[in-house]
Amino acid sequence: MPEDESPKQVIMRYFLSLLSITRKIFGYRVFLFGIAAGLSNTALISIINETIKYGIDKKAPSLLLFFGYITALLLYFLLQYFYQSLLIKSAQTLILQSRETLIEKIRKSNLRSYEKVGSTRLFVLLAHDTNTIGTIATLSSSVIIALIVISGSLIYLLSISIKGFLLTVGIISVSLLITFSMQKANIKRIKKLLELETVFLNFIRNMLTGIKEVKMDSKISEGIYNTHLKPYMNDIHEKKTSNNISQARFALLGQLIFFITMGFILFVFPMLQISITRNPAQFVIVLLYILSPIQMLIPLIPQFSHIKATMERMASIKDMLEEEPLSHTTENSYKQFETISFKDVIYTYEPIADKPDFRLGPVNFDIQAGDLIFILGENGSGKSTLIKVLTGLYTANKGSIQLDDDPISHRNIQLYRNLFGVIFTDNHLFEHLYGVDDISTAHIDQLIEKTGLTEKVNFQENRFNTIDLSEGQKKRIALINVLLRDKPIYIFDEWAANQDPDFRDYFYNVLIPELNNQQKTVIVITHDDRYLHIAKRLFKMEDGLLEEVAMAGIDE
Ligand SMILES: Nc1ncnc2c1ncn2[C@@H]1O[C@H](COP(=O)(O)OP(=O)(O)OP(=O)(O)O)[C@@H](O)[C@H]1O
Repeated sequence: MPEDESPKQVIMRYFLSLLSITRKIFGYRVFLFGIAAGLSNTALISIINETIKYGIDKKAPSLLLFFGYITALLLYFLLQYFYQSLLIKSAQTLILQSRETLIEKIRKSNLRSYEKVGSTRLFVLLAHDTNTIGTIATLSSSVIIALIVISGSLIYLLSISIKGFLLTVGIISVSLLITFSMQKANIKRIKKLLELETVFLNFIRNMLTGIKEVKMDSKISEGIYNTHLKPYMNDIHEKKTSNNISQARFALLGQLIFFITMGFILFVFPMLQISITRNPAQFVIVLLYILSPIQMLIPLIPQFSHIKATMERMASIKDMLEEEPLSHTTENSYKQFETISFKDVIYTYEPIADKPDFRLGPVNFDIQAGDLIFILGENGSGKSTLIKVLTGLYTANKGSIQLDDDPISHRNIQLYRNLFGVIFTDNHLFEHLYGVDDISTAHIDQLIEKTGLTEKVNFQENRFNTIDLSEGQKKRIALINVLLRDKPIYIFDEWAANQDPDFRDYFYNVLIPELNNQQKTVIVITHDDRYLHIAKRLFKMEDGLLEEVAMAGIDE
């Protein structure tokens, strides 16, 4: 926002940006309807005012005025109805579109940029802020009608009294100037408030996710409440209260200026024998008529600031999400491969405070189709990071990954990803089996039996009847899910860690070799060195460096 703008320029900029947002969202039709509805409203006030003169002269009003009144009334309500319907439809479309583009952006964003933005912020944007943006419809509707009624009434006023007209324009300008001059600070305040609410919601989410720990230990419960929830709640409460009070002040200010003016017209000017108009009663009626759109307009300005702040915030969060092409189809995906090669691949996380940053690599290795690879390594040595880089979820900062002759870049990353069936350590289980066509019930039943879940689950209507299972059982459902997708490469990140000894044996001694015999490439990350003999190749991860270990000497 330019620092050296005059108040007039600020008003113009606000007005133009409101018009431009309204036009972009609703098209020109909305202005035509708005203008027509506003003009019929102005026609009403002129007719009422003309009719009052008849009342003063104790005469019956003319038939022309009566029919004019009926026509203007009908027109006003019909146009208002169409105008409101148009805006309601457009507002809902706007909410839908904002959600669609945001969801598309999230689906297209690379994982690291998503992690940096954080899921709470995106959740708030999708669930709450899109609705705030949708309120632009009611706002524009009211602003356009208010502006037209004010302009129409001013024109009418000009025909009654030039001095009165100038006085009223003066009052309106002063009210608007004061209101607009406060908006720059208001937008800043609203943005801070929105961010504060996101931090607060993050703490709420933390508390709800960790509800077992919170309930187990009253010190944790009190700690999270006293250190974070309560201070943030109080801070938001105070800031919101003062913000809303300042908005109420705007509304009162408009009224105050008007009533002061009326006081001058009704009392001060006559006492001082200053004449503004020959007919003060008519002037006061028009002034009262202008009062209601002004009362409506002034509090709308901070609301517009709220929408503007929300839109700017949404745009800046969207900018933080780095896009990569999203493939809606797996048709062009790589179906098979011979070699995946890592050449001097380095990946670093952004430094956290004063801690030395973790660096993966440089990693140089080749994966051949049909490999059965085990990767060992201490906690924090970089195994999961390697998997995220290998599967294209994280983009290497340096070096290259090549699939046969194709270097992997953002252009083909999604197609490359489709090669992998991965179960991460923090795997998420969806209730439905998304994206698996032509599911053979017999095949699923066979997998349910293989994973020892026959007594627990059955598969119907494209979903498992329940996922309320133990952690180990959930991992088995995840295994079924990933096997159904028939991928050329499978990665299991500490999959067997929470399996009972019998099933762990079965996983390593039967399932993994079976998969590998079907020409699948299998990569297993494990801390369990009892099954290393299953591997055809063994790697060790240490401080971000990957080293192949000779298989000789590894006994059953
Ligand atoms: N989101 C993150 N932001 C910053 N640094 C991270 C992040 N995730 C991991 N790291 C860093 O990367 C290092 C390697 O983590 P990674 O999860 O790859 O280890 P790991 O070998 O899979 O460990 P574990 O056996 O405990 O699962 C960690 O020591 C940590 O310093």
